[in-house]
Amino acid sequence: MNIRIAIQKSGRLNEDSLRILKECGIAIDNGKDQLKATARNFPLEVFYLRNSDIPQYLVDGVVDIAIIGENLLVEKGGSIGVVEKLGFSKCRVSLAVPKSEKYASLEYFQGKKIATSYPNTVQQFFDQRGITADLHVINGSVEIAPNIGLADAICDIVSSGSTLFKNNLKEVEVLLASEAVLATSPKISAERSAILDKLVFRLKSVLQARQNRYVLMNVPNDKLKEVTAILPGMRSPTVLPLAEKGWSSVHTVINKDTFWEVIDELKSAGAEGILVCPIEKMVL
Ligand SMILES: Nc1ncnc2c1ncn2[C@@H]1O[C@H](COP(=O)(O)OP(=O)(O)OP(=O)(O)O)[C@@H](O)[C@H]1O
Ligand SMILES: O=P(O)(O)OC[C@H]1O[C@H](OP(=O)(O)OP(=O)(O)O)[C@H](O)[C@@H]1O
Ligand SMILES: [Mg+2]
Repeated sequence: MNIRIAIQKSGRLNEDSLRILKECGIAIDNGKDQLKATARNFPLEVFYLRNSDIPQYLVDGVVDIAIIGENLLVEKGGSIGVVEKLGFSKCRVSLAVPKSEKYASLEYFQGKKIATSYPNTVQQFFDQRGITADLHVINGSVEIAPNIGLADAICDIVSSGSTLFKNNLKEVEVLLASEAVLATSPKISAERSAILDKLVFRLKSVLQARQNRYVLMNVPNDKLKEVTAILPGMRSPTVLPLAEKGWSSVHTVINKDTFWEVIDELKSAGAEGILVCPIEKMVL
């Protein structure tokens, strides 16, 4: 019995999806034109599919799980579950208007024509706020619409904002934040759920590891108290004596986002020779 996972065949999610499965220790032969592959060392079958088709495959139970952008799940709605946020392909779905427009509030959109690939998301956002707009659905290059007179405004994915900038648009409302997630079919069987649990366990240890760094440093013994008070660590730091008398080696784990601030504090408190190493897996 295999669990069936859908990943994007080509596009933004493809590479990172394969990478995270690989980091979970799952070996997949992925020939370029293959539509299906079986993992060599885990009960997993990979289906390479069009991004926009994946939600329906999940709903129908043709696949058990998928790696997909949250934004697409919101748009397609329904019964698909999310078991884990994966931390990549971060973006937002936003409304944007021509740069030259004066924008004060949502009222701006009343009666306006809006081009979007996410009509349900926009419709729901407006319905909840009492705005009636005319939605025009297009599947790509949405940002060009106002420039060619197809619409007054747009709603699309924004990440760096450079596509908006190039098209003389400005972001005025954020509807939702999105990242890649591991999604589940409502029809997944108990037997396959048990395999999913094993996969999620591995994913969590990979995601934790990505978020943290293993840090080693040398500290004079009379500064140990001060230094260890700064360290967050999983429990408490490991302190080992160095061959040189009066010195210790201190080991700990630090979140990569708070890392630089902590390093500065550690240096001022007397830590020296600070080494920072990546962590491959982290099981809590
Ligand atoms: N500029 C971006 N930055 C970060 N993430 C993005 C960006 N654009 C899209 N994404 C995320 O990646 C997912 C896949 O995007 P991609 O452009 O590869 O496919 P698509 O154009 O949305 O869909 P399809 O494969 O159906 O044409 C999106 O659903 C979204 O979650
Ligand atoms: O804010 P930015 O960093 O500029 O990213 C946003 C752009 O990225 C996506 O397009 P993509 O490149 O995936 O092209 P597509 O329209 O063909 O999907 C999205 O549809 C936006 O157009
Ligand atoms: Mg795209």
